[in-house]
Amino acid sequence: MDEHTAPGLAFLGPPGSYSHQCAVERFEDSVWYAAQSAITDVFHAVSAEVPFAVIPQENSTYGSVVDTYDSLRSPEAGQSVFVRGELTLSVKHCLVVRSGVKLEDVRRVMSHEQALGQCSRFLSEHLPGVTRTKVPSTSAAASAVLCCGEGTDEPESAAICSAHCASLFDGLEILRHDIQDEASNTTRFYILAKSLDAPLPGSSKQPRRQRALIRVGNQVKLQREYEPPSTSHSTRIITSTLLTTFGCPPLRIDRRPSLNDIPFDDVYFLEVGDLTLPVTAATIKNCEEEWLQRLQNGVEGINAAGGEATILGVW
Ligand SMILES: O=C(O)C(=O)C[C@]1(C(=O)O)C=C[C@@H](O)C=C1
Repeated sequence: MDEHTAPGLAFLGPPGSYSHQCAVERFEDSVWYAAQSAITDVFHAVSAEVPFAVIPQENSTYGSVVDTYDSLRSPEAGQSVFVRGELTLSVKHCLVVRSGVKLEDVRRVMSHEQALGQCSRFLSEHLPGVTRTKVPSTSAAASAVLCCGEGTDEPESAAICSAHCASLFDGLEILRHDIQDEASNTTRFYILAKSLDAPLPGSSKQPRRQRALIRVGNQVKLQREYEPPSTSHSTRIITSTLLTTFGCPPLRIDRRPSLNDIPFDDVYFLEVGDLTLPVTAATIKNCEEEWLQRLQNGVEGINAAGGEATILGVW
């Protein structure tokens, strides 16, 4: 699909990254794909021209994707960029080199920091002492490997990426398959959109609106002296009210330093969801409305208690 006939979708490029693979599996040719060079750029690419994006949120082995939570801290999150869905992808990594290069020749391994983390056992056992270099994506690593080694100023390098990614570049060879530490290695992605209720292209199946992502921090006007983290204001709000505010326990909680320039002041990201909502067509609408009202009430309750809560997404 081209830019004139379909909406754009931003992803972490170049093509061949896991983000790209995951987006293509879900959206096929219902969108045109806008490659970005960093996760924060993917987030900020969401606009009238590119109304959708896919960003990695968490990996089952290595945990939260820091750049994604850093983007979710920004003022655009919950104002002009919203989480509108989730996707999961089974992630099987390969060790990839220029054709003909042997394992013992490799002096450096390049990949996205998540992929390096997900393969740390393999790297310690098979490439001990070899430099691990973070690059913006697994596909950027695959492409960079071609410019390393003999005849260049760069040490002989390997990349960690998918087998599909390796097949997209001429001159690459897979040295090892399945090098991830856990066989079940899976990454969860968020689908981003320009509004809380934007219909998603590519499938008649729309998100059920059973889950929400809420960011909770301190009101900026509560600027104050440094307090030890255990008693900071947002920590108190979290522990005293938040766990019950939405009428159901959070499904997950993540935390990043706030942008308030107060040491150890944090923002929390709560995924809440009522997975018990009935699914019959007749009841769906009422339940969704009641659930959205509960979310709104919860947010207002937190704000009244001195916090600053924003709904970042519903799906
Ligand atoms: O580098 C890529 O291929 C990405 O799409 C990024 C990313 C991530 O940030 O977690 C996505 C899936 C894998 O967990 C490894 C890397």
